Amino acid sequence: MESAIDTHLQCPRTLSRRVPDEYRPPFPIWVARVGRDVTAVVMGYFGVQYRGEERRAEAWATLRAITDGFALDDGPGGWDLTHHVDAQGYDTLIAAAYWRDTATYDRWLARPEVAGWWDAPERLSAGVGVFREILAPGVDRFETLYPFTEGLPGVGGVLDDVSDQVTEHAYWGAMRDRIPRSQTDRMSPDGELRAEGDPSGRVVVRGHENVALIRSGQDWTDTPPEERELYLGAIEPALADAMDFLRDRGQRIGCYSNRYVRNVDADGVPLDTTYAISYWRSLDLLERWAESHPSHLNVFVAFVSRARHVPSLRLYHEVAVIDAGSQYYEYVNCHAATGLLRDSVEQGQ
Ligand code: HEM
Repeated sequence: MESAIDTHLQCPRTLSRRVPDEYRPPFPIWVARVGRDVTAVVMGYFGVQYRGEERRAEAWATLRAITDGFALDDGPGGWDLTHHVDAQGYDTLIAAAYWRDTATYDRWLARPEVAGWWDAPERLSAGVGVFREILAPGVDRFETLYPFTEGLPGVGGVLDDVSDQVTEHAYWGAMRDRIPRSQTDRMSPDGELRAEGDPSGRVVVRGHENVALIRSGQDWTDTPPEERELYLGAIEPALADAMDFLRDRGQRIGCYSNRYVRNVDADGVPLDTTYAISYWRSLDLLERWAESHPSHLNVFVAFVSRARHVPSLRLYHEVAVIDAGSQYYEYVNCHAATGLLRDSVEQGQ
């Protein structure tokens, strides 16, 4: 057993953990490990937004143009495709892509094929919207959690190794305790989301200090029929309610955007994996929701009371708290409530 905080990221604490040093968790959890040469990773959500079946082919062609770009030199180390319908009824396709380090991402982004595609005037005249939400948390600013050690999804898929079993889990506050920076910093928010540009065309949103992002995933691919029935019949409905709550009423508790997405294959066929992509004003507000709001507690209880009966269900998450300068959000031709646009104020206001 070891700390979720890798040895090279440990430092003298000015803030204490929520549990005593002797604490031992009741079941095993692992975290992803990143090489000592890495200072920051990149998480990129590349989206296509469309309304109506008649736009579906154009939307998929647009998504393919984005993923073709991933195949260029310095492209992401891993990516997955998702679909969901947003609160305004727009279909959204997202390619979630991960780079192990920022230098590789920067080289990729600077390629004329990539930069030129995003900047092209055709993006503005298209029948679909596109967006990119790019976060580059330092290695001291994110954590992961997996009850398994093989085939890590999300950011874990591009990192270097898996830990031994870790101590910081199975208590409220454990997620914060796994983030190296929590040793010395509460990571409080400062500032506002600021939008610049033409609201009916291309808008860039600048993040504020310490925006929090969680990707929380569910994978029932390898569940036998009785486990699948239990997950889809008794646990997933509670999750869907929690996701609707955050999407539709999360704003007043600090949730900027919540998408409950389902993975699809390259032909758009749904896979048996889903995840939440959820942005928050702060880590505190995310923690408060997880720890005390009935919508998450219902999911939590629905799962914990049946955990023994769903051993093949794979749940995981990754949480990042990002400084203002390491976030970039751009929306082209998208509706005004897309992603972080909804809660941003116009520059100059
Ligand atoms: C089927 C879906 C879900 C289940 C069964 C579930 C269950 C759990 C469980 C058992 C924990 C404690 C893990 C540990 O420390 O060992 C946890 C923590 C947490 N969950 Fe969920 N959860 C689900 C979905 C979500 C979603 C979609 C979000 C956010 C959008 C979320 C946010 C959190 C957060 C932030 C924590 C960490 C709390 C802390 O350590 O302080 N969960 N959840």
